[in-house]
Amino acid sequence: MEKKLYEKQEIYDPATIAELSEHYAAILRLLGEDPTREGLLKTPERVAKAMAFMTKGYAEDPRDILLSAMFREEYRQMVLVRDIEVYSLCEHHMLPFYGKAHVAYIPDGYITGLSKVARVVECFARRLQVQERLTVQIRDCIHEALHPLGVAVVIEASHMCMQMRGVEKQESSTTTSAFTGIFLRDHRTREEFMELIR
Ligand SMILES: Nc1nc2c(ncn2[C@@H]2O[C@H](COP(=O)(O)OP(=O)(O)OP(=O)(O)O)[C@@H](O)[C@H]2O)c(=O)[nH]1
Ligand SMILES: [Zn+2]
Repeated sequence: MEKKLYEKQEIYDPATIAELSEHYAAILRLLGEDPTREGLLKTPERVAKAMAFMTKGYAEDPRDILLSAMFREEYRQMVLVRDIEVYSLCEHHMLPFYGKAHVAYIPDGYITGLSKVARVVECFARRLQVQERLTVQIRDCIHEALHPLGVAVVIEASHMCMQMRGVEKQESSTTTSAFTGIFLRDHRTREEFMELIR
């Protein structure tokens, strides 16, 4: 069966995994470990595959994801997909930040498959990111693909680089938001969205 456009790239390109594995073996040595001891024998390859998975978003085109399931529909009310789990890596430390994304749009003739909204979040999250850019990229992608009356994105996340190291604030979390169209112009629409995600 023909693979969908956005699934066309392989995550585990063998040559890339082999090269990454060599580098991770070197990193283990530099960290004072012995990469030839039994417990670590397969670790460089495991880490290489884990990193390939956690950055798989580079190989996908988020617009294709939305356009692959776009339907004409006269519904012109809010569509909200809330509590989408987000697992990303901060581009400064390559440590995880994770939390929830809430994504809403008000269609203007076209809707998309609900799972595609979550797939777009996943596609941008699975890259090296800052939370602000992740928020804006999701918003802009939906806006440009569907030309809706408005898009709203809120992300709430905890950053491991602020918890496990650095400033070590275990309870801190960060909220970012981005809006277009009617969510910017009309405070009642924005408040309805904020109320729905509370
Ligand atoms: N704005 C923003 N900052 C982030 C994000 N993820 C991590 N950071 C921050 O990136 C900054 C990098 O600052 P630097 O001073 O260059 O790095 P650092 O010395 O490791 O900083 P500390 O984390 O304060 O120890 C830190 O303040 C992090 O908290 C993010 O998604 N958005
Ligand atoms: Zn960081």
